Amino acid sequence: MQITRMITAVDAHAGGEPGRVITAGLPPIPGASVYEKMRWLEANDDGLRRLMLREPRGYPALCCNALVAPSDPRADIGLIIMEQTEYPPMSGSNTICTVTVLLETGILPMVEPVTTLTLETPAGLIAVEAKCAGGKVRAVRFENVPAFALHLDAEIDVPGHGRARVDIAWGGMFYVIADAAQFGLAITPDAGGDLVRLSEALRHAAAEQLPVAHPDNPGLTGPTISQLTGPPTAPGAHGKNAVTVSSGVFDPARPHLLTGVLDRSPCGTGTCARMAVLHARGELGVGQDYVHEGPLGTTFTGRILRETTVGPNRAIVPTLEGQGWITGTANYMLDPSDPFPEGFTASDLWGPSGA
Ligand SMILES: O=C(O)[C@H]1NCC[C@@H]1O
Repeated sequence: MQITRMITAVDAHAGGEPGRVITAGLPPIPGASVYEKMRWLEANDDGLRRLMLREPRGYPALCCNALVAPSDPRADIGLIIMEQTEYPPMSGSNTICTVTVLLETGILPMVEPVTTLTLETPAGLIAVEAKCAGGKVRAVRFENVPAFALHLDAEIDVPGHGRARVDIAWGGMFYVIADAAQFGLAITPDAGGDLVRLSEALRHAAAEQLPVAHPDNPGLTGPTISQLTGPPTAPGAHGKNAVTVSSGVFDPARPHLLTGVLDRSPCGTGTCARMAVLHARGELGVGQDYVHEGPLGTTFTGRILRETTVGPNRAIVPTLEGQGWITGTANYMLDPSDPFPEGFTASDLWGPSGA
């Protein structure tokens, strides 16, 4: 056996969304902050993301997380999130998976009944409280970066779907959010293909017609991800959503091709963006829980901790709580003669290549 690269990872899921956590095998990554480290990785070693997420080591729904040295002395560890077409500045399901792996494998010490720790993500510092019992993480709650809405009830043209009413909001990523009912769709387990095709067309149209950037960091732009909303079906839930994570390149000339996958979880950053929209409309107040259901019927619980501002925008500081489960561990290897040193995508599962 010959090995060019060996990466040790622990796989986990949160609310169904897979998050692979790289625990060993990365060289030190330069940068004065985790944001800079993420940009360095993107510019200099994007092959790592491709190697871990694409076939034959990955699959379209997979997300991956790299643990790095933090730059901020207040942080215990740094986290760079990698998805199929981007490096999200923050991610709820990936935070829950990462904290579960950090504590259940002993990378960071678990303190029962509550472990507190701080992650440095590209979006900023994230304070975490993990409820732990019997060596297991029972719940992960984190205080997210401030969330805010930049557009409410804006109208855009979505080729193939007509005029659409959308919101654009930040919850750690920039979301285009739309009520699925206006397209005659419901968020049901068997509607996955239709939800993904619509979401990709919506995201593509919104990125062209309503481009946005974060007031504190113009390098964070969007919308890069879409969320369809609908009435809840799970007991105790206040809302339901289907987020689509892009896995390929959407081609408006071939909108029938699947170029994304449903977030299997209720989506943490999407829930925070949705709460910012509801708060801006006066429909969700400080201290109120927002139980958000995903396409599989699993839930995350959000809450508005306090109000704040981001640039000129009214914003909220949300918390998000969910649970993660470890599913396996593996050493991923790259043989120097492997014809696919960055993995590959095939159009049957991934849509057109090029992401
Ligand atoms: O929970 C979240 O925030 C995410 N899940 C996959 C896509 C987003 O990063």
